[in-house]
Amino acid sequence: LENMVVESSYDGVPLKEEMTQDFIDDMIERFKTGKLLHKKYVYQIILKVKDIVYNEPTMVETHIQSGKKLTVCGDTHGQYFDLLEIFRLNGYPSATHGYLFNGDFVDRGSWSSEIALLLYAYKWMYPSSFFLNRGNHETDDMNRMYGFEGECKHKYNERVFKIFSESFSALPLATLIGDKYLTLHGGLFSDDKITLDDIRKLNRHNQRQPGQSGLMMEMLWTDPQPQPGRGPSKRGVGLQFGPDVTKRFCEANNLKAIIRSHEVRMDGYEVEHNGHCITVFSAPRYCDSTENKGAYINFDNSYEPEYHQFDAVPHPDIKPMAYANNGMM
Ligand SMILES: O=C(O)c1nn[nH]c1-c1ccccc1
Ligand SMILES: [Mn+2]
Ligand SMILES: [Mn+2]
Ligand SMILES: [Mn+2]
Repeated sequence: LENMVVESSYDGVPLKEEMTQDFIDDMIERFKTGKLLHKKYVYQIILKVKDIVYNEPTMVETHIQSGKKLTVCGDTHGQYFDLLEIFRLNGYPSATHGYLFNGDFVDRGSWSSEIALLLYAYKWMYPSSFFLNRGNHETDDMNRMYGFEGECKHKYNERVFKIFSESFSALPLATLIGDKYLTLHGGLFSDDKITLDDIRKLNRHNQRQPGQSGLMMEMLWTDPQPQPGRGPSKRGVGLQFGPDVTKRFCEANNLKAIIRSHEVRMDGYEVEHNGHCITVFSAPRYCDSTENKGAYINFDNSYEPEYHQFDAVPHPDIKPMAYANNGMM
C-alpha cells in the first residue's frame, strides 16, 4: 500500500496520514459526478476504519454532551444522493454533530461503494462521534446477491470487496445511547434472558458471518410483530418478537426503547410496542419503487427523539441492482 504511487494525472485531493475535510469535500463531489477514488486511497480508508471498528466493543456506548447533537439514520442501501439529502437538510457530520448509521449501508442501490467510503471517511475523521452498526447487508451472502460485491468489482477490484468484507466483520453490532436507547439493525432475541452484558460479552471476532442461528444473527435479522410472544420470521431466518418481549427487555436493561431499522416504513419511521420499539429507515422511494419516505432521528442531551422525514431526490439514471450478478458467481 505504502509503495503504491498515485499518478500525477489523478485529479483528486491527495490523502496522506490523516483524513481531512478537504479530502471529504472533494470525495463527495467526485462521487456525485460518477468519478471514483484512487485505489490507493480506497485501500487506505477501508483498512484504517477496519482497524478503528475492530477495536470498538461489540456494543459501543455513547453519551450526548450539552450543545451536541446525535442523528440516528437507518438503512441507506446505496442511495447516495438521498444520503447527501440528509446532510443537506440536517447538517453534515462535524465534531459537534454526530451520526449513527444503523446498518444496511450497501446493496440494492447502485452507489453502495460511494456510501460505504463516505461513511468510512467520516468514521476516520470523527471516530468518537460517528458510529456504525453492522446490518444483515454487511455480510458476504447478501453482498453476493444484492449488488455490493458486483459493484466493488466493477468500479474497483476484487481485493477492494475482500477488505470491505473484512471491515464489515469487524463492525460493532449495537450502540447504546445515553444508557437509554439501544440501537441495533434487526432486533431482539429468542431468549428473554439476554441482557446488555451478554451483548457486551459477545466476541464478534470469532464469527465473521452471522450464520443461521445465535445472538449475532438475531441482532441483525429479527423483526417486531404486533402480537405478544414470538413468531416465525417472514424472511426464513430469525424470528419476530412481540410488545411483551420488548417491554421485558427494556425493563430488565433500564432502557427507554430499542431503535432498529431493517424494514421499510412508509413514513420512514414508526414507533411500535407502546413506544419501546422504534423503526427508522433512511432510504426514501426504496429501490426507486416503494413510495416510502425516509426518516432520521435527532437527539440532543435531553435524549428526547425528534423525528424528521425526507423525500427521495433525483439521481443519475442508473437502476438499483445495476451491478448485481443475480446470484451467479
Ligand atoms: O434488501 C432488503 O430489503 C433487506 N434489508 N434488510 N434485509 C433485507 C433482505 C432482502 C432480501 C432477503 C432477505 C433480507
Ligand atoms: Mn453510560
Ligand atoms: Mn435493509
Ligand atoms: Mn436489514
